[in-house]
Amino acid sequence: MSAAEPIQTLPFRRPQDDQHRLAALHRYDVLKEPAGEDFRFLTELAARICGVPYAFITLVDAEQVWVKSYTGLAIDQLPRDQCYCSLAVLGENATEIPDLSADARTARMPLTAGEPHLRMYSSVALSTSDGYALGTLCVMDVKPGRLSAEQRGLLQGLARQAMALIELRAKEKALQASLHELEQLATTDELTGLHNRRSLLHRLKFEVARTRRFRTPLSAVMIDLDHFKRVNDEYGHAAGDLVLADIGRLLRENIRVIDLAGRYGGEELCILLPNTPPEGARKFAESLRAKIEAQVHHDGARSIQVTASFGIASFNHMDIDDADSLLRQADAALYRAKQNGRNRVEN
Ligand SMILES: Nc1nc2c(ncn2[C@@H]2O[C@H](COP(=O)(O)OP(=O)(O)OP(=O)(O)O)[C@@H](O)[C@H]2O)c(=O)[nH]1
Repeated sequence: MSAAEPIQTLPFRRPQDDQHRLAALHRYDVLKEPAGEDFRFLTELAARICGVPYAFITLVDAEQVWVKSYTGLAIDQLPRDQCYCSLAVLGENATEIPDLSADARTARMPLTAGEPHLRMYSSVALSTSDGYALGTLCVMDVKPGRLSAEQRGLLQGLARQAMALIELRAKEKALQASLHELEQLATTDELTGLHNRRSLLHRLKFEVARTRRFRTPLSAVMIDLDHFKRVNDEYGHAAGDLVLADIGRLLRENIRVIDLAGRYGGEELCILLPNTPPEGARKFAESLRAKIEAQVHHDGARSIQVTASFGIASFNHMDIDDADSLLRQADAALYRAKQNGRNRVEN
């Protein structure tokens, strides 16, 4: 081939059910996962068993081939039409090309025609239990040749191990996702999307310990909606729920990532403000009070507006007491806010 002649890539044939195959591949959700030692060990072993310099675990995606693990040649991904493994997922369980330069499909592919001038390719498909080939465990050599029956048998065994590892990773990921979902469910109040009482109290303990350790201030803001009983009585319980949900959203949108907003009880909410002195907490509470007052809740054609009273309590590391007394102080301040006319902040 002259230097000017363009490198020809694989005639891009796809398996007939490539869409389903790709759907199966994406279900495993492991394409961009770091490979890890266990995959590397398998390619290392495959290269040794077959007595060749190169071995790869590949996953054949829509337009590219992801190399999960390599031995001998550092490649992370290749365009699908430049990779021999695109042939290997066409349906055969095992694919062997004894001389890549003598095969019309592969002779002018970059890794055959250019460095490292590969000649032998042998692969076993990584197949799902429902028969989709996601990719391969493959070995390659710069000399033409074939694997022995024994080598092919061992390569099959290693491919099964690679597939088992992929399945294990996918299950681990799914388990992590379920655990995360469960944790969300266990710590979140469904109506407001805020932390539930248990989660709030758990975090409060942690924040109190942190305040002691790092000698930083900690403030708690207790919020109680004013005359909320009237909202329920006048508009109905569902409308009351809608108002609570709106206010939950407002709180979530107005706190910093290190703050925590929780539903302490029915229409009583609480915000923990780590590293925040009383003046800061007061400023924050004032601005939130104004936002709640200005918020219009729409229940069908009806508009509802509510106000809220705020009680603030703060610790600093000098007068640290315990989590319960912080909440008691905030509750007492909230009581004063109610006594002094509602829709106000007290500390
Ligand atoms: N819709 C709805 N209402 C709730 C929920 N939780 C508590 N409430 C209501 O909130 C109201 C609280 O009433 P009260 O404790 O008398 O206080 P208030 O009417 O808000 O009056 P003040 O707090 O004194 O301003 C009750 O009617 C509760 O039923 C809830 O999840 N959804």
